[in-house]
Amino acid sequence: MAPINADVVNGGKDSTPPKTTLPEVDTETNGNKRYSYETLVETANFLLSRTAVRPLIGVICGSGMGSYWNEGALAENIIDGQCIPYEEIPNFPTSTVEGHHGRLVFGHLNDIPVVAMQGRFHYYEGYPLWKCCLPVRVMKLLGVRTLIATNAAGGLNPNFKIGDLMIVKDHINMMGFAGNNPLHGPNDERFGPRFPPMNKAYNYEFRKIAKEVAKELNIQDIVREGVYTCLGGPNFETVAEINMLKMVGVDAVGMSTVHEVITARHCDMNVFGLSLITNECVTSYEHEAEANHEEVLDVGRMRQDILRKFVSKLVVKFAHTLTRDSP
Ligand SMILES: O=P(O)(O)O[C@@H]1C[C@H](O)[C@@H](CO)O1
Ligand SMILES: Nc1nc2[nH]cnc2c(=O)[nH]1
Repeated sequence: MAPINADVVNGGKDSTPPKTTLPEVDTETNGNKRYSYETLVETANFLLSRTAVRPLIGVICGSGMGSYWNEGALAENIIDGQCIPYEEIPNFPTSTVEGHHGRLVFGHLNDIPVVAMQGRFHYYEGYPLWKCCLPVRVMKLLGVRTLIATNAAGGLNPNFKIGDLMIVKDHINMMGFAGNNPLHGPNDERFGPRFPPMNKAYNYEFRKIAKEVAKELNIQDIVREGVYTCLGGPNFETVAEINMLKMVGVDAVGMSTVHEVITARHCDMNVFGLSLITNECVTSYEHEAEANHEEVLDVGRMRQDILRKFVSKLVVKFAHTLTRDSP
């Protein structure tokens, strides 16, 4: 077979390679190539050797939602703050998406030891789902008992407005329907059971607490509750896709979280999910607007103060719930 001529592929215009170097990502999905329990223990031990913080709560920051972990804001909120870039962490992928900083932040938030992922990994970046969720297992090995997973999402529920916060009540694992699941492949019982239940994925007590906290902060008018789904991305949805998702009961759609939550529940972590509604999903062909990532990041910036206050308070309340439940 004749070799492919790049000039022809590019329409004969320009065969110079793009200026930016794309990271080499591992698209290997073969279960046997996954990182073993022992490998992740090595990653966790590396982190424990780099910080004295022993986190109880882990936070995953959604697109554009991590700015309250930046230096200025960090200094106000976090004691003993310590940032470890993903590139320095053995076996960690790297963040390739704008609005995802690419580092772990360790510290004490109102005396509660926390670790925050300022930047997460998405399937559309080329990572298999198990690799997107690797940090969740590492958090578990660090001693994290509760995961707060936040995301930016498009709103389908007609009552939702841009800038609303949706407490995730449940999810629909669309990618799982097609057989793509972070737990696919050999199961290591040291993390969790082969067949984990998922009917209590989003902790009921935490959802109640979050609604109370919303009242305390006087933000109850923008705090909603609903069902989230994740699609593979990176494209936003067609009108027909949005209409289908509405029919099956989805309130917000994004490109993350579901697989992280499955991984967290598999290893018996408590989970709280929060979506920031960054755009209204288009349900008619007459609608002029088109979804875009800039808008998503803008809404994240617009809501950063509220997110900081809300998440900080939730961390404290959830930690106290853990203490109360401890034997
Ligand atoms: O990381 P999250 O789920 O918050 O990011 C959403 C989904 C895409 O990565 C991006 C689209 O703008 O926002
Ligand atoms: N899939 C998806 N992800 C999003 N992230 C932020 N907005 C959206 C959206 O409309 N669709």
